[in-house]
Amino acid sequence: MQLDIPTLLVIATANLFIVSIALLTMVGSQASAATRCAQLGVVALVLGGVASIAAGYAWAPVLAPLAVALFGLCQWLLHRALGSWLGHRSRPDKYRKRPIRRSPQDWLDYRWCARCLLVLLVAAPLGYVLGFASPDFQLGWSHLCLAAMLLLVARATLFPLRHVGRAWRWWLCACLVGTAGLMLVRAVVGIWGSEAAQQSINLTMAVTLNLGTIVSVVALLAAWRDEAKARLHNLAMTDGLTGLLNRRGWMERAEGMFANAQRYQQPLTLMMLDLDHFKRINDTHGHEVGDKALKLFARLLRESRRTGDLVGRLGGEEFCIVLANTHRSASIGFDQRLRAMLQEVGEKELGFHMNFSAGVAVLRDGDGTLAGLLARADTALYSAKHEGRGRMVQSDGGLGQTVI
Ligand SMILES: Nc1nc2c(ncn2[C@@H]2O[C@H](COP(=O)(O)OP(=O)(O)OP(=O)(O)O)[C@@H](O)[C@H]2O)c(=O)[nH]1
Repeated sequence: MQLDIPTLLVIATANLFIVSIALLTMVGSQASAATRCAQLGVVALVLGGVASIAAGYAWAPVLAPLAVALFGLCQWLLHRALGSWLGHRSRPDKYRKRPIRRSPQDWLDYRWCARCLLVLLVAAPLGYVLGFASPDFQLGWSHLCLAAMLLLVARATLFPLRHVGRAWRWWLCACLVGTAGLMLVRAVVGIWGSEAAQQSINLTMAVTLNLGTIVSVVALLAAWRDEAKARLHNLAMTDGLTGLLNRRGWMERAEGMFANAQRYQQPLTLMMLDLDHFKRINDTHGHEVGDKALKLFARLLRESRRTGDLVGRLGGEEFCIVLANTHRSASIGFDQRLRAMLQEVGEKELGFHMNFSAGVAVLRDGDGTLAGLLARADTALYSAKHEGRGRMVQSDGGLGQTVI
């Protein structure tokens, strides 16, 4: 069987076309921005392939640079998708007070790569058009630019800030680096090599494109699956009404904080909060206002906590917060701050006053489990309710209760 280069290119483009349709139907309309970027990248690649094949027959001065632009666009879109899937630094390094050590991430930061990609995206077709008199220059320039873009995209797969699958990143990276290497070789051979060498590198390139397409698309599908998994996990851990962690999510994270505080003998305070007479609010003002009140309380909790504190809605009108690295006295400050905010904002936004009771437990030497600490905070909360509501009670762990 003998396949010539144009046929292989047509097969690669047809493969990609089918893949782009399949991706569209498989992913559906609920896709994230990152998935859409990756899909558009595949579409740009298909259009680039079509333009590149058509340039061999007609309108080469227009279609050839258009193909280069579309191939570049594909890399730029893929880079954006990887940025969302894998995470990237939210701030440039200059804002870091003291860099711990210089690593490859610091030198080739995502934003820097994104800027380079934008420049190359414009420069590649522009150089191609300007250098039209010299096919050697065009070949060298376009291949050099596209190879550089492929390497910049490959870099984005290397240092994820989120926990995502490793296998698909490595496969994608290998495809990108391999194609970039082949492009550079093709540029050199295309300018200085013999006819036979050019023929064989073109053939290798066409075959590699076909194989690379399959591997890259599988990698993209795995990335999409990772994203869907993370979204499901997020949904399972989050309370739909308030956006806070739900009981399961809160317990999972609180267990980690509890274990750390025990290991490093750091103070830790747990506070359970329950809105007072919430049933009455629902009965008097309706469930919608009740929901609004819950959202408001969650917002105030979020606003009055420190970074590192863990807030969650355990269920109904019951909330919980772990005050990290905090002694007993700080919980009083937190409670007073929250009460003051609720008094001021509650009246303004709900039209009535809302109050809460709180139970506090501080980590002691003998505490074996988070559940034990929670039980003590719960008992203190029960006392707060029992003693008239609208107050905070501290559990002394068997030594009695302190009403604040
Ligand atoms: N609007 C709304 N109400 C909820 C939600 N979850 C639970 N509730 C209501 O919260 C109320 C809790 O009532 P209770 O457990 O008697 O507590 P309470 O009325 O706050 O009384 P105390 O806690 O003793 O002060 C119930 O009427 C629930 O229906 C929710 O997501 N939205």
